[in-house]
Amino acid sequence: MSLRVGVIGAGMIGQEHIRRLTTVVTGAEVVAIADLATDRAERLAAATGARAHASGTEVIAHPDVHAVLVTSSGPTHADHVLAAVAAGKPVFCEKPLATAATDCLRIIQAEIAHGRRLVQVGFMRRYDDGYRRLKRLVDAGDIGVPLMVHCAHRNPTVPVSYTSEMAMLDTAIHEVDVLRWLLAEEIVSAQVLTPRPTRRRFEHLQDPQIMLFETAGGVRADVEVFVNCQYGYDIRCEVVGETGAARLPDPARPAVRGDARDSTAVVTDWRERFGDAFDAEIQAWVDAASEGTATGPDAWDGYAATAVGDATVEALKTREIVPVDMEPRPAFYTGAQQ
Ligand SMILES: NC(=O)C1=CN([C@@H]2O[C@H](COP(=O)(O)OP(=O)(O)OC[C@H]3O[C@@H](n4cnc5c(N)ncnc54)[C@H](O)[C@@H]3O)[C@@H](O)[C@H]2O)C=CC1
Ligand SMILES: O=C1[C@@H](O)[C@H](O)[C@@H](O)[C@H](O)[C@H]1O
Repeated sequence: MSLRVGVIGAGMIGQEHIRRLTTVVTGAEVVAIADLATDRAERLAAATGARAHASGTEVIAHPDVHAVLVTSSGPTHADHVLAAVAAGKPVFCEKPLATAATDCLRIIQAEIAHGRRLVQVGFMRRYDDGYRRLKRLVDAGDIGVPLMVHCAHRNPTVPVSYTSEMAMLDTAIHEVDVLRWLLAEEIVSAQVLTPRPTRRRFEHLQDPQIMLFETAGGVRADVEVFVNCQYGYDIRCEVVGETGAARLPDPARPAVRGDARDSTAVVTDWRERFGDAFDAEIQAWVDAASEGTATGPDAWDGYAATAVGDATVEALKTREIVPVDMEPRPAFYTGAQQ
């Protein structure tokens, strides 16, 4: 029997995941959709054969829903995830797991009380082929012990609603997860440097930013976030070790020769860049949820990313090096990770 999924939040990525669940991954069907914009939920429900619901609470409680996918706005995630865990239903939550670290801890406590993993957090880069190759190489010791990591996260542009804090909370949260996963170490402090802002920005926005992180083992990482770079969606990561350096490959695109030039296209959109990773991530979720459990990035990863995010936002305000305030990791979350 296929996994009957209820989706909460049918905005940009919610619609992407509904399409993915309906036409790409196997073993699942979308049976319920809720969105604050009820007309949107109704339109999508009609198009997919699902039911439209007035609220996420209704979706989670419905006996026909086996598992829940949360793609509503960040501040609403914690309540939906807590309700899903209370109902004993596997739940996929887009990043962030919650906007407050205390809410992430409540989710962790609820999941531990349940006794089995139910929560997967949407850090899809762990399913990207390039990042997975990079991790295998680092884990195999091919570049020796890692010492430094250089990352960049560039978006062509962002809407006026984007704030300077979102450079961390919305954007660099992916690099924070990647760093913790690649290095298998927690981040212990954050600092933010603010270069001359681009003139192609909104007045309120500090863009670009350079975030500096230190891990428990002394690895230093710099993350450039530049969300109005104009030219494309450019994700970079290079790990430098004691005996070598390894770089995330760019997406494969043909080299084109013409007009006395040799050029390669740069992708312009995160959906294009990480499409395959999203497909693999949601397939892995469906497979695990069908067994009544979860896989991949867990609630602890969601908590750690939010805790580092809080320190980084504080560092942006104060320009100081800010220690990350993190609880000890419960034994429940020390198993092998994707
Ligand atoms: N993994 C990734 O690369 C990406 C992750 N995201 C994450 O996905 C989440 C959603 O982002 P977008 O789709 O871009 O936002 P969006 O604003 O396009 O969609 C959010 C939807 O949730 C609905 N909503 C809000 N509160 C709700 C509630 N209480 N109950 C039901 N529906 C509710 C809104 O009406 C809206 O339709 C965010 O947390 C964002 O950070 C977004 C884009 C990429
Ligand atoms: O999660 C995402 C967006 O919310 C965010 O705004 C973008 O900067 C990221 O590249 C994308 O992956």
